[in-house]
Amino acid sequence: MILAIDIGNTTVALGGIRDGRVCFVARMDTVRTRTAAEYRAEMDKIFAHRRHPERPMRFEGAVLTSVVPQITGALAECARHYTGKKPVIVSPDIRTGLTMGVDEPGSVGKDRLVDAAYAAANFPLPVVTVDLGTATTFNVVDEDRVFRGGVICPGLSTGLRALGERCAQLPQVHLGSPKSAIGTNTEKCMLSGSVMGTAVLIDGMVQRIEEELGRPATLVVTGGLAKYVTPLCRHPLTYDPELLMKGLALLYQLNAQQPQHHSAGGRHYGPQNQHGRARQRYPRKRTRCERADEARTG
Ligand SMILES: Nc1ncnc2c1ncn2[C@@H]1O[C@H](COP(=O)(O)OP(=O)(O)O)[C@@H](O)[C@H]1O
Ligand SMILES: CC(C)(COP(=O)(O)O)[C@@H](O)C(=O)NCCC(=O)O
Ligand SMILES: [K+]
Repeated sequence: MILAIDIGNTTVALGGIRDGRVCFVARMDTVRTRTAAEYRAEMDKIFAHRRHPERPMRFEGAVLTSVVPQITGALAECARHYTGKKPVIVSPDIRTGLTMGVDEPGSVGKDRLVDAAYAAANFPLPVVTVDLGTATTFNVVDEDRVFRGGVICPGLSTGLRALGERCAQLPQVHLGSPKSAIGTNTEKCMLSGSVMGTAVLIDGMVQRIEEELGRPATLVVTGGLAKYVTPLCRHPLTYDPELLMKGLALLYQLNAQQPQHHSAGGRHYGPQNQHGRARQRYPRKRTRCERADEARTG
C-alpha cells in the first residue's frame, strides 16, 4: 500500500492506495502551525484505528501534494516516518504527462496539477477539471496534453461564510441543496446563490472555455463540496470524489524509484506506454476490503 497525502487549505486528506486503487481516505484539519509530531500523533490514531490484526498497515512509499507551504515539511517528515523513504512531492519538475502552457508553471497549485494529470491520462481530451474545495478551481488540458491554465474562484463554502461574517443581516447557513433558483427566504436565497450559483458558474465557464478551445471538452468534477453542486449542473460531467487521490497514485507510479532488478544503472519508473503516459486503468469490481473501507469513511 502507498500513502497519499493531499494538503488542502481546509483539510489534509490521507489515502491508502493499493495497485492504483483507493482503499481508504481519512481527513485531518489543516492547521498551519501544527508540527510534524502533532500530525504524527493524529496519524498514529488514524492508522491504529484502521489496522487489522492480521493485516498490519504497511506503506511502501508515499506521495504528497500541498498548497499550504507552512506544513509541507511537517507532513513530508510524517510520510518519511511511515515509509522509511522520501515521499514523491508533486511539482512541475516531476513526470505528470503534461506540458505546461502557462506563464509560471511553478506557481500553479499542486492540487490543480494532480487533478489535471489524472484527468488527462484517463478522459477524452480536451478535459476540464473542477475542484470544489476552499477555492473553486478549474484546470484545462487541451488535446495536445498541454496544461493551458484555468480559473480560480472563492469556494462556495468560503463565499457563504464570508457573507455571514461581512453582512449584518445574513446568518451562517448550513450547506444543503437548493430546490429552486428563486429563494423564498434569506437562507434559501443564500443557498441558491452559493450552490446553484456554483453549478451555473461551472456550466457557464465551461461553455466559455469550450469556445476558446474551439471544441467541446470533457468535464470532471471533484472536491469536498462537489456532491451539492453536480446534481444541478447541466453540462455532461463525471463526478469523481477520489480524483485527487487517484491522481496521486498515478504520479507515484510515474515518479517513484522502483527497486532495481538488473545491475544496469538508470532509474526505473512505473508502467508507461511508449508515449511516456501512465497506462490507463479501467474500473474493476471493488474488493470487500475496499467496500468496507468506503462505508466507514463515507
Ligand atoms: N465529505 C465532506 N462532506 C461535506 N463537506 C466536506 C467534505 N469534505 C470536505 N468538506 C467541506 O468542503 C470544504 C472544502 O473541503 P476540501 O475539498 O477538503 O477543501 P481543500 O482541498 O481546500 O482542503 C470545507 O468546507 C469542508 O468542510
Ligand atoms: C487555488 C488554490 C488556493 C486551491 O486550493 P484548495 O481549495 O484546494 O485548498 C490552490 O491551488 C493554490 O494555492 N494555488 C496557487 C495559485 C495557482 O494555482 O495559480
Ligand atoms: K482541493
